[in-house]
Amino acid sequence: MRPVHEIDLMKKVVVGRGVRSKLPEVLKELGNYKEVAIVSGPHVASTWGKEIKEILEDGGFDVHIVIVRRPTKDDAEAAYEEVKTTGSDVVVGVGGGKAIDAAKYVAHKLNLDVVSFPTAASHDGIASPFSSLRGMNGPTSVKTVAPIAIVADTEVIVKAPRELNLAGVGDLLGKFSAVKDWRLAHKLKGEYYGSYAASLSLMSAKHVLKYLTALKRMDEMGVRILVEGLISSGVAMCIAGSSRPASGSEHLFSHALDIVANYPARHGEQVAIGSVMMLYLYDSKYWKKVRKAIEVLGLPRNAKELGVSEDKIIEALLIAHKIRPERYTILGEEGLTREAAENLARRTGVIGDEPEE
Ligand SMILES: NC(=O)C1=CN([C@@H]2O[C@H](COP(=O)(O)OP(=O)(O)OC[C@H]3O[C@@H](n4cnc5c(N)ncnc54)[C@H](O)[C@@H]3O)[C@@H](O)[C@H]2O)C=CC1
Ligand SMILES: O=C(CO)COP(=O)(O)O
Ligand SMILES: [Zn+2]
Repeated sequence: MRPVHEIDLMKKVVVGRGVRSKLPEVLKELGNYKEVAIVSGPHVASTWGKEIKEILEDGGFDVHIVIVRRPTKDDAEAAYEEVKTTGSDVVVGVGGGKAIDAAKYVAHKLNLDVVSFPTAASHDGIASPFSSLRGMNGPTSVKTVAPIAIVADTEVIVKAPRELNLAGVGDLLGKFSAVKDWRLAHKLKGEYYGSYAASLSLMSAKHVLKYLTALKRMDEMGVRILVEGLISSGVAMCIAGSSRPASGSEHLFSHALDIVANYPARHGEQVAIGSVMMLYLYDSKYWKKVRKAIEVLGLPRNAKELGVSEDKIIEALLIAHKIRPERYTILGEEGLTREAAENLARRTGVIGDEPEE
């Protein structure tokens, strides 16, 4: 039990076709805002960003578009300086993970509210109080601020590259192992464990298995199911006050791969493969279910499809336990031996030809 536990949650979630038109109404309901800073990447800023600007201007707001090019602390700092000069009183992140992470960072530094307007559903950062910016905390996320609202327009997200949205599904599949790790750390190390947050996170992963066909189609219905899962996982992180319910050893593997192979694939693609391996270590029936889901969805299944050498997979498995030593996982304090790492990757089909049946 924690003696005091504070939870910051979003106040409003609007999901559906065409809900971008509701942005002015949502902002008016949430605060007495006048000047809006849209934080966005260069590509999205010139498409959806422009349209959102017009919608907000028609709604009576003054709007400034601030561009973030790279997901780095330096670029987020530059965005912060720029937003500061505009005198904006609310920030709207419009884009993929990079834009929303930077928007949350800027809002946190300026003590402003931030609204998340994802144009792609590539991971659960769209709804969480954490930002993952290079040059800040190694490859892991840091606490910034929970979005006050999420406005997810399925008509917009469905047009994002399919691989981006599928990566979001991969991120959700990671919750099977993340929650197991959290429970293990509770039992072995007495770490705080919130069963409600854990259940919510786990539910988002189970949701994926239940709605695999719609997610594979990734039509508007699929996007809606995905967004709801990502929000559920984001809320789990808000409730836990950390990314613990959503990030375990599978995320450590993904972070490690980013270090050894310089961000070779999408976050959720790496996480899903990590989850297959970690669930195998747990001897859980879910390792095969997650592997099957990956195959059905068309997510990368192995080193080759991730675009990394087999050596990098082993290297990542060998250093994963060192990335966040304060968070105990199935990888233990000492990590895996090289032999164990090779066996694990081979038996799950991440390296070599055939996985174990
Ligand atoms: N805060 C968190 O908890 C987490 C944050 N991250 C961070 O998120 C970032 C990755 O996010 P992603 O969304 O994968 O990448 P991203 O934000 O870089 O976007 C990828 C590309 O998709 C394009 N795009 C986005 N929406 C589009 C649309 N509707 N139509 C056409 N193109 C569109 C963007 O222009 C961009 O070029 C990384 O910086 C990573 O570190 C990753 C995991 C968790
Ligand atoms: O990606 C995340 C949750 O899905 C955040 O995890 P980290 O805190 O490990 O960066
Ligand atoms: Zn993740």
